[in-house]
Amino acid sequence: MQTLSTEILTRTIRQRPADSYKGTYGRITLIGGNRNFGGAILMASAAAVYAGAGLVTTITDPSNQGSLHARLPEAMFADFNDLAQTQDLVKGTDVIVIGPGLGTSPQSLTILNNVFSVVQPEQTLVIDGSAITLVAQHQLALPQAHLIFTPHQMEWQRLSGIAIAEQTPARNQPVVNQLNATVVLKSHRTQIYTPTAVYENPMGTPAQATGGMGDTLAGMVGGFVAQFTNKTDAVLAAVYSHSAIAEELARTQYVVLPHQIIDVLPQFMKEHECKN
Ligand SMILES: NC(=O)C1=CN([C@@H]2O[C@H](COP(=O)(O)OP(=O)(O)OC[C@H]3O[C@@H](n4cnc5c(N)ncnc54)[C@H](OP(=O)(O)O)[C@@H]3O)[C@@H](O)[C@H]2O)[C@@H](O)CC1
Ligand SMILES: Nc1ncnc2c1ncn2[C@@H]1O[C@H](COP(=O)(O)OP(=O)(O)O)[C@@H](O)[C@H]1O
Ligand SMILES: [Mg+2]
Repeated sequence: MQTLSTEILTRTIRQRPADSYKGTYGRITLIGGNRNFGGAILMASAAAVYAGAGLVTTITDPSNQGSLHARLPEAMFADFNDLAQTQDLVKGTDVIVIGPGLGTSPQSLTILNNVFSVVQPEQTLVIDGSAITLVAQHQLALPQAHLIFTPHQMEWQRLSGIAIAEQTPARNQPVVNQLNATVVLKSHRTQIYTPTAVYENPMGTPAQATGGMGDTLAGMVGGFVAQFTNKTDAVLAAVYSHSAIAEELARTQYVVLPHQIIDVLPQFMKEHECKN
């Protein structure tokens, strides 16, 4: 088990080349947010925009369009009930984040299956929240892609079949290998599993224990993998940044809200970018 440090940030967050444009920093599409959980996909989308992803599209319930654009005019919108348009948008993106606030209804399952049917091997697919629960409940076949799961412990129990109390590296690793994925197993000390190594995030605070904190992380992971070349390092840097920012804010705050992490993310990334 390797313990992460600030070194992962300077290794990953590169200075932006002058000769670049929005396409250089990745196209990302986020899918989720039913009528009840609009905030989840909004936070994930905002995290991706503030992390610096070049072009962000949010595919969600139409009832969320107004609030999305009021909070985040940088994001494009599409209706997640329009399956044909969703297919076209997913085909044209580098990174897909699916699950924050998606829900687990038959409609949610249809949306998830529709996305899985068009994902391509060169794309990165971040599977979070309700999408993990749906994969587990319906034993869905996973598409060929660079897969990243971001479960909390109960979602990992559903997906892996390993009870929370038994989620040790020795038990988790074979399931990770079978999934052929990166797994960000979230807890008060988040562990990141790849097929070749396990990392522990030493940062994080109970001030983070509030709804939407994981939705925000999913968007940050998507935003980092959209921009940075080494995908594993990008995931590690996103996890570390999320908790390090929270620790900083928690020095003077009893609770840290997800949108506060999002708001300071650009400054934090500037402080830690690689200077050469
Ligand atoms: N503003 C919004 O729109 C928000 C929308 N959201 C969206 O809601 C959807 C459902 O996601 P979810 O995580 O809220 O519910 P679910 O998957 O049923 O898991 C909860 C169950 O697991 C258990 N549990 C055990 N250990 C745990 C652990 N370490 N961490 C967490 N839970 C743990 C827990 O135990 P209990 O607390 O009951 O003891 C409970 O039985 C998802 O799409 C998400 O994106 C939320 O993000 C909130 C803000
Ligand atoms: N006590 C804690 N210490 C450190 N981090 C925490 C703590 N409680 C929650 N977190 C972090 O908050 C996030 C919670 O994710 P998740 O349960 O998916 O939230 P949500 O789905 O409500 O957005 C994870 O990144 C987790 O590591
Ligand atoms: Mg979650």
